[in-house]
Amino acid sequence: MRITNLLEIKSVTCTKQERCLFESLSFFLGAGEILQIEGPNGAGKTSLLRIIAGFARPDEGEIFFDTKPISQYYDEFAAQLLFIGHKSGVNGQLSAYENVCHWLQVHGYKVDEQAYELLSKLGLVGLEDAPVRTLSAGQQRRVALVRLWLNDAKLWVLDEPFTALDKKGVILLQGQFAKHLAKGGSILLTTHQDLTTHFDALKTLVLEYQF
Ligand SMILES: Nc1ncnc2c1ncn2[C@@H]1O[C@H](COP(=O)(O)OP(=O)(O)OP(=O)(O)O)[C@@H](O)[C@H]1O
Repeated sequence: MRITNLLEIKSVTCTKQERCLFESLSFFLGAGEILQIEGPNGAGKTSLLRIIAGFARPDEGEIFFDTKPISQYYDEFAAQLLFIGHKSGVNGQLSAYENVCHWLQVHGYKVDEQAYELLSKLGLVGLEDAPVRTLSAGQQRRVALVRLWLNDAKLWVLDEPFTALDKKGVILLQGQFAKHLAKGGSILLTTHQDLTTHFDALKTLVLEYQF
């Protein structure tokens, strides 16, 4: 089967605090593919994800989405991007229910019908009314990941999405990844989980720590 390239990272260089994290880095990600970025602490994984998501500019190089440079077509790109980073994007003062209702509204879904269904899918029943900041790390991560269940974005960029999840949570998330890939979506993520046995289309990129 021929894979269409959705994302192209072309000759990207990034320097932080006078240390070159990566230089002239190039790779492709196709529709239905998942790419795992690996490397030691401080190697530059988050920096790379932030450049790919368009939150930071590379020192050199360009990111292309559907063959168009994201620096020039950012709105078009942003409409097809779901980024979940370390700071999960969840409002900790609000409850899980309120956070989910907000995302449902943003994505044009009917709130009442779906909020509890989603919370139940993510194992959050009984916790829906507590402020998210009072939940455990894994429960907070589950709230953040609800967005993967109501988003049609083609490209998911996820910084350590498995952090703090228990075994069931990991399996649930892997299942959602598989559905996204089967629909022709793409995933770029950092994780210390071994995903090799779960995804046929898995690609890996190892960033070495540059001194
Ligand atoms: N905004 C910033 N200003 C200055 N230096 C930064 C900034 N962001 C990252 N760095 C530096 O860039 C290097 C790479 O950081 P980055 O967070 O990309 O690494 P990482 O591979 O994701 O690490 P980890 O596995 O610990 O999450 C680190 O040395 C960090 O101090």
